[in-house]
Amino acid sequence: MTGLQAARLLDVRSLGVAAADGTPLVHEVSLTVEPGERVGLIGESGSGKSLTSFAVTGLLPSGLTASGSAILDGVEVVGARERDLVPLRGRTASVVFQEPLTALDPLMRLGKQVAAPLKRHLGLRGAALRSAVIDALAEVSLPDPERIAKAYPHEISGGQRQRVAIAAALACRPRLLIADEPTTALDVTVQDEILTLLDSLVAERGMALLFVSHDLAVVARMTDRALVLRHGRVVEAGPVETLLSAPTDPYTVELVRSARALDAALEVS
Ligand SMILES: Nc1ncnc2c1ncn2[C@@H]1O[C@H](COP(=O)(O)OP(=O)(O)OP(=O)(O)O)[C@@H](O)[C@H]1O
Repeated sequence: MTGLQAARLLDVRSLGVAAADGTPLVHEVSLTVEPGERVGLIGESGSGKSLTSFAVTGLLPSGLTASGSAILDGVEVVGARERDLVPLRGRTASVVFQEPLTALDPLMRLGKQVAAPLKRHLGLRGAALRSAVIDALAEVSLPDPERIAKAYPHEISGGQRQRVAIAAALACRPRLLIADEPTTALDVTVQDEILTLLDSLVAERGMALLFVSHDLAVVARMTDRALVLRHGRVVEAGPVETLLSAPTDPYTVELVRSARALDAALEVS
């Protein structure tokens, strides 16, 4: 392995994902994320964004198979045994999903859910665990963390639930955050607050970010470099500024055109 590869937090080469019947869903995706770097994955619904982000953390739904290579902090994820991936999740890389209820157990108090990774990875117990949970909830700017810790998911708002899911994902200070459409299920004002929160947490902690979204404006706000996926393939990649100012692939051209049209419509209204 060269020095450059060793320094990479995530190094994905020719990643493929196939359905149970062999139908290819993701083809030949290659991407890298360096420590502290922010990379976007953009594409329309069904383009393979989620499957790519699941495959690089070994979280593909059962029945789907990955091929190629995805090296996360030096560990080959494709073909890895589950027990070799458990220590990486939450510590090296954490995922925040579109719908916080996917990540949260509806029947468990929120404090317990934030506590789980702190117990598992950092071995915290008792008073140290309780104060780490409250700190984790306070860091995502939740009002009254003591109350939230005792509440169940249905007792707080959707935006607050996403903050708790972010708190749980970041509790063990992972080096890479994978955010898969983290604000798509939220209304626009809450969406903006969550993006601001993610932006500042990523900056403060010097975390790397792989940000997955169908929304070009959001990807442009959150990342410096992006890959455009279509039908499971990368059709274009580069600095976000270049994608916006001089897109070359017809699909990217269309994405930029519709994002600008929306912008213009908003300015008029
Ligand atoms: N478990 C599965 N079995 C078979 N096909 C699947 C499975 N999960 C996803 N797919 C298919 O794989 C393709 C890529 O799906 P993926 O969820 O990665 O898209 P996406 O870009 O994340 O879309 P969205 O933004 O709607 O989540 C789609 O055509 C989808 O129908």
